[in-house]
Amino acid sequence: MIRIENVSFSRGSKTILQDVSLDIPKGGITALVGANGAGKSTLLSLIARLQPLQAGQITAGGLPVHATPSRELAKVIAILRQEPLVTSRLRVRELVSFGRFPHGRGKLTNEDHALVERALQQFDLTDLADRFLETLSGGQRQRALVAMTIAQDTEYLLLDEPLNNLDMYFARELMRSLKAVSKAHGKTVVIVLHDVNQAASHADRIVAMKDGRVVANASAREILTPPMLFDIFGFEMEVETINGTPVVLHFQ
Ligand SMILES: Nc1ncnc2c1ncn2[C@@H]1O[C@H](COP(=O)(O)OP(=O)(O)OP(=O)(O)O)[C@@H](O)[C@H]1O
Repeated sequence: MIRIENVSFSRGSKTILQDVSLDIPKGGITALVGANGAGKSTLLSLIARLQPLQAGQITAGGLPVHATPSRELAKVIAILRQEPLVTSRLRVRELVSFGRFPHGRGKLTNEDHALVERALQQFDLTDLADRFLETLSGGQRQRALVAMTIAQDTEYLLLDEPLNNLDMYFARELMRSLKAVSKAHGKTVVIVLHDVNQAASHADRIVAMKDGRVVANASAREILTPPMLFDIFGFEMEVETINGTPVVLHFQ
């Protein structure tokens, strides 16, 4: 479980997170949703200790993340940021291998190589494995980054808008792969999604944020209702239910 207790965060005079307390249960997929600037990425980056905690406490599986050495933390939590800086003069297989570095200090074992190949296969990257990142399309590069994160084989997987740039097929495949990985290995996936319908179809629970606070934490059926959506996003949407799953209509 990830336990977030009374976390506040500000930059200068601007409050970005206000007294956030949230338990994310072990296993399954938790989707973080909310308008631009709601604080989703900031919360994710604090869980992965990419920035110092200013107030409150965060633990992952009982481990206090802000007091755990980076190398140890990297074996427990993997994060894919929204716009990671990676050099383009890197081949896909090299990038995915980076996911194994926290485990072997750069020296890859046979098991590491096998995990890299599995991640390449899982994201349909085998044919692209020897290509430089700069020669890939945006979606192919995004898949390589997700594969690197999965190859880290951590108990907690944090993904910030990983569906960016993915076409419908690969967006669905990624969500299905995350579900499969979570189910087969008991991994806990926390994923920032802008498409609430992806959240409804694939997430086990949804956490909605607004203005630096958590405003809802429940199942898709409870959160994806017109009044709740209005409260979270500030405009009216219709919701239909298809095969038991809410589908949000937000185009008109
Ligand atoms: N480095 C920074 N310097 C100043 N303000 C920042 C910085 N990073 C984030 N913020 C501000 O913090 C607030 C929350 O940003 P954050 O990226 O966490 O939101 P978000 O919910 O992930 O948004 P989005 O959906 O647009 O990615 C925003 O108002 C943003 O402008």
